Amino acid sequence: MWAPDPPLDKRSPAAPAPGAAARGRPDGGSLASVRAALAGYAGEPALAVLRRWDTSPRGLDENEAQDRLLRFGEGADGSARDGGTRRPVRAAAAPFVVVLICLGLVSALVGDARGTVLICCLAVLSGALRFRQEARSDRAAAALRTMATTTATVLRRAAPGADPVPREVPAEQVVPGDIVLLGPGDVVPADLRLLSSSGLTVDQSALTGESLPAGKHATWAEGPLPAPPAGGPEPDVFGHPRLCLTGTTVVAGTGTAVAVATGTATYVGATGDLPARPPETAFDRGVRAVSWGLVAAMLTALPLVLAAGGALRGDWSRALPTAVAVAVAVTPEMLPLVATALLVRGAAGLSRRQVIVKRLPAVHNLGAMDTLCVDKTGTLTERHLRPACHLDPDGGADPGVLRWARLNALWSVELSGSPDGDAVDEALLRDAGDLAGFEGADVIPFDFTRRRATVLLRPDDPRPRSRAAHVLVTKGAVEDVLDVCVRVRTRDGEVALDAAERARLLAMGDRWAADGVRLLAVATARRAAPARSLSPADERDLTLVGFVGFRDRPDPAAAAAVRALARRGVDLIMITGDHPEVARRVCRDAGLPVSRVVLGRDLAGLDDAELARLAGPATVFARVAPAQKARVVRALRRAGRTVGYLGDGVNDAPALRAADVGVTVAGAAGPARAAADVILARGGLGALEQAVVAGRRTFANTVKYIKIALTSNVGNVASILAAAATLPFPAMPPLQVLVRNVCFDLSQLALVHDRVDESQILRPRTFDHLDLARFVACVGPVGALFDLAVFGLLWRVPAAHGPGGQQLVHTGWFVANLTAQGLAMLLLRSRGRGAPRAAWPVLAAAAAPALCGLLLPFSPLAATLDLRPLPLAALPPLAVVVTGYLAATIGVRALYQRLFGRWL
Ligand SMILES: Nc1ncnc2c1ncn2[C@@H]1O[C@H](COP(=O)(O)OP(=O)(O)OP(=O)(O)O)[C@@H](O)[C@H]1O
Repeated sequence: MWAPDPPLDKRSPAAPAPGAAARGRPDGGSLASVRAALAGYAGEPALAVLRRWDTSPRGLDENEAQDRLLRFGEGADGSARDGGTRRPVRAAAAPFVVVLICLGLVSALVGDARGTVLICCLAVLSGALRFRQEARSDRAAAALRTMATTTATVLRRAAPGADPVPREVPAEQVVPGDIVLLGPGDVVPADLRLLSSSGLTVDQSALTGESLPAGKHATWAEGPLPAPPAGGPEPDVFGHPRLCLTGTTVVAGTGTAVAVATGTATYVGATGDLPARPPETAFDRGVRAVSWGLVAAMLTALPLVLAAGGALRGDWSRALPTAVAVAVAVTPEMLPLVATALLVRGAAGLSRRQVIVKRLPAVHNLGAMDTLCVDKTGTLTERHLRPACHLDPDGGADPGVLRWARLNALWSVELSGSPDGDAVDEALLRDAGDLAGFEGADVIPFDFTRRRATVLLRPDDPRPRSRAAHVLVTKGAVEDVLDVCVRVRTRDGEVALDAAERARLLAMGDRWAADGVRLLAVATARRAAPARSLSPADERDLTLVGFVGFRDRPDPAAAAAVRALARRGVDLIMITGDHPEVARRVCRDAGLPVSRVVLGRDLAGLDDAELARLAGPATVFARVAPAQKARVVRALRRAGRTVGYLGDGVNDAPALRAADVGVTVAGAAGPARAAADVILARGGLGALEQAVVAGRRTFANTVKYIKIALTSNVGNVASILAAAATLPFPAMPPLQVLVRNVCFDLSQLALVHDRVDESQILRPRTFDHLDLARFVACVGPVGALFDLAVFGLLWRVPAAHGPGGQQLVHTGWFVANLTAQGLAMLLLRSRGRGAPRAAWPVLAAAAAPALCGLLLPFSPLAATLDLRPLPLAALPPLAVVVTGYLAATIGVRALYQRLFGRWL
């Protein structure tokens, strides 16, 4: 059917494509030109497209593929590009680096040269630390990703003259001109022009938001093709049946296609929206909102303080440093750094427990997850199907049916070339014995929408006459096989499949299902030797010959894990493609309550709101297609839930991608591993419960840090303002405020090691702005009062009125503030009695700021920071104030808990 290979001209670059943008150039092209190029490929005959790319249906040879990889660069995964060029820009554009740069400018304007230099150093340090931290976490994530890379199957030849073989390669190594083989669950690795297909359906929702999957086909014989665009409206590249675009997912069917664009030259590459970029989590949004909120506060405070001090009191020389000090005080410079460090530690802790986190923010999402959708096999059951029965249509044992089913399994696996073993076929082929007598001629592979697999068998018989008598064998879900049958082979001979017979057979399937046995129907038909390849339309006029049944043992650990997750406030919902009664039975065995079973066919009439209302904790979705699984997940997310999805099959890939956090297991099918954010290398639901706890612990420590840092900063702002209004000299030099912040924040990094109160990990939590504002508003003023007490006390020290008196007051505040805030961290970090003790790094970190405060006035930096050693007489009153502050903090903590019923 194909023309012979066109000669491969190694000297010429890739032949001209219909539009420059689609040539796979690493620098990509404009969206309009990419669209036009794709429309051009769709409109051209297949052979012309192949010629353009100097390729053939037999694929590229390995050398040529390597050349093209060098020429066009890696595709699919945008992370490498992002890391190389955008990371430094991102690090420099972080809100707090911007703030520091602004502060440096203001300091320079005030004429504070030392301050300007230090602030600039800090800006560089903060940016560099963030850059390093991001580089480290990106490397860690990349290392984890390699354990679960997205792969694609391409046809490649070892040498130009060799036979093509299907080869699995990392998706980013697909090059223009590669012949890509598509199967259920595959993520499309490049922009593809289809050459042939069989029942191919693609989920494009990740790019278009369209929840219904789109049918794709290459030729008129398979379905109507749109007329070529006539220069009018922009071509609809998603809607075109011949195009499969990068980042979409194959839901059903198979296809062969040629890659016409990779990487930034693809459609999503041109939109700058490569699907590798994960969506922002609720936590990211929270931290970003806080960061920019503080930047806004700083930018507001600066002119206000200036106006108040300068215009009202006419003292501009004091107003400026005060304004700068306020701006510095309000800024938690290390927030992004500590937040990332906490995530990295969370992910590292999980990897020690054999939980691999591919995307750092998934750690928080694990903790925030309040709804977990699970499939059935391999999650609540062991994923080890055992044959339970083989029956004729009357219900009697029949080994002949088992043999047909095994022949179907054998040739489905052999001919479809799918790398992911199917549990049903695996079970059938275990101890299958001799299956001689037939040879596979063609296949329509199993897909989760038809729920059938069909093979065409050729008798392994040398006599020429019998060569014509092929047998079509179909196996699949009972109702879906009955849909294509017209007769039933009973003990009394063949009878027509009428409504009564169909009801009897379905009832038989239900009875076995209620007992936990998944029944598959087997049907056959005699066919003449085919003149063309099989298509789903050939699945008709079959005769039902019986059933094969399988049992899947419940996972013994599942029931305990279900209970543990329920205790932790996670609602479980089962979404399966299996029979409703089998699903109900498995739920019962796992202790999962079932109040209603919703069938896939009933979902079509529901809008998202109705669907989300229906998807309560005791709901089971059965007989759902892969795209419907993803739809349920999306509807739940739209209803405000944080949704996890745990599944291991190729059909779970769209739902894994749609969830806030997609979780799979080590033995899962490749596409599921590629789509998931988290891989449980050992254990199933039980390991997930542990991961949820770890996620919540990380979240709790991050929130703890944010609360403590903001409380301390807001307290300092209040005290600077109050002191400015009452003291006859500037309250605190901006430089000292900055150094104080950095010392304190660095010590807070120890919180990554802190123990967490059980009450904080009992329920799912998300970022709560109101709670944060309330906490800061109630606890911050305690610090401000303490600072004022320090100023008052030091003002009474006679030395303060002599030369260097201001320096003494400033040093006293600096030392006392660092000591008090360091120790107060031990009080703020827990709700008090009954809470777990601080881990030793936290204890050490609590003492560190005090030590810094005491030692810096004796260090060579003292002059730069305007600090001087305190007289001994100043220490006892400071100790009294610090003790008083700690006592006040304990009091406020108790009162706060009584009033609001919570602490952190
Ligand atoms: N290899 C196969 N050949 C034919 N039919 C199959 C095959 N595998 C599964 N089926 C049919 O398709 C139906 C749906 O498949 P399956 O139960 O695996 O869906 P699922 O959503 O992956 O289920 P689970 O929730 O258990 O993971 C099955 O009930 C069975 O009837």
